Amino acid sequence: MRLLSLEVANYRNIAAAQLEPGRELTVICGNNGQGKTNLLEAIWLLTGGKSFRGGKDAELVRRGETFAVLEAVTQRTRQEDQEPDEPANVRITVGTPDAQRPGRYASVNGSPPKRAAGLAGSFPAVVFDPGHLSLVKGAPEGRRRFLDAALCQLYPGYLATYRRYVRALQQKNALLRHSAGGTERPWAEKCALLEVLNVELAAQGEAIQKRRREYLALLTPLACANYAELSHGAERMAVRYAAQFEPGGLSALLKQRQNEELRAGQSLCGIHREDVELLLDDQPAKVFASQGQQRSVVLSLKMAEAAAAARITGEHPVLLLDDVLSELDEGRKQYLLTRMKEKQTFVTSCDDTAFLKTDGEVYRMNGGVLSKA
Ligand SMILES: Nc1ncnc2c1ncn2[C@@H]1O[C@H](COP(=O)(O)OP(=O)(O)OP(=O)(O)O)[C@@H](O)[C@H]1O
Repeated sequence: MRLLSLEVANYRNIAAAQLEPGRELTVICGNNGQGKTNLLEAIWLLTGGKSFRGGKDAELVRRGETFAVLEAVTQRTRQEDQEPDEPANVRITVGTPDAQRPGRYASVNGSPPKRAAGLAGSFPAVVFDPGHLSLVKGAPEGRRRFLDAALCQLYPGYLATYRRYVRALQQKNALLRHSAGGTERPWAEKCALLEVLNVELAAQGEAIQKRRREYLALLTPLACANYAELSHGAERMAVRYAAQFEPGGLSALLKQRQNEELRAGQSLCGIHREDVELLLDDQPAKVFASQGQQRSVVLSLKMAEAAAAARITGEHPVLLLDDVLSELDEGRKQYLLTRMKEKQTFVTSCDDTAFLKTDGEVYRMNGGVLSKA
């Protein structure tokens, strides 16, 4: 996947900017609060109209303006050994352009605008932003989201399976909440309903876990190898799937814990209770890793996410790395700089010294104004 050019108008603090990215590395340097992340966020919008910072429409449009426009030329190379597709012209609007309902719309090669969410899958990309450091420190939910989001991008049916699971889980929790109060439904009726919901949870939960296991089997060695190279062997990273059941075992587990769940008034087991443990030298990274080590773990996972996507789909995603070099020692910085030259990568940094000798395209962002460095 490649971004060939991007024009941005009225996006956050960027009134107008033009970017001609390098084949491999494009660096956006500048002081804090100048608009570097805003530009990466604009590129990420090509993946389906969403912000990786969760910004609402009004936040994405430059203050005082009614809408923002992004005009991009993108080009897919679906298999490494094949010719690339014809370049595509993608236009995204956010806000309320004339004669259009408010929202995020995309048009490809001049087609009538459709919801930008429809772009999903057409611009494979992986983003690292400092918020992702919570992958190490944060709750299991964030790590499950990392897995599930990657799987949604890779397998079109995964989202539907996941939604079916969540719907059944919500119904089950509502039933269990009432059953703990013990009032309105006869006991036998509640148990019968619970069994029906458990059948659905077991079917969807097994399918979800199967995908998660397969994905982790691919991702883990890639991430651990990345970490070994990034840290020059200083520590050993490991990834362990804290599964709740062995394949085929969810139905039995749900039956076994049914009475406990009825007493607790909530669901106690299933794929929504699983975790992905991240270890450094056999210790939980969450507790023992330094800031730089945590960053290294997340970066290793993110680079592995891109490589895993390339293995599964044949197409290498674009890498968007926000403020990636801070807190890393010189050896780790140098390794990352080498990796960044492998595929199309966009990186932001407050410190341009690391990039002075790079053969990539270097831009400077100052008060929302982008210029060639
Ligand atoms: N809708 C908007 N209209 C105008 N300015 C905005 C809007 N949204 C955000 N900004 C401004 O954008 C700036 C932040 O830009 P950004 O997050 O890209 O900074 P950055 O260059 O990545 O900084 P850092 O190095 O600190 O991460 C802030 O000054 C903020 O006020």
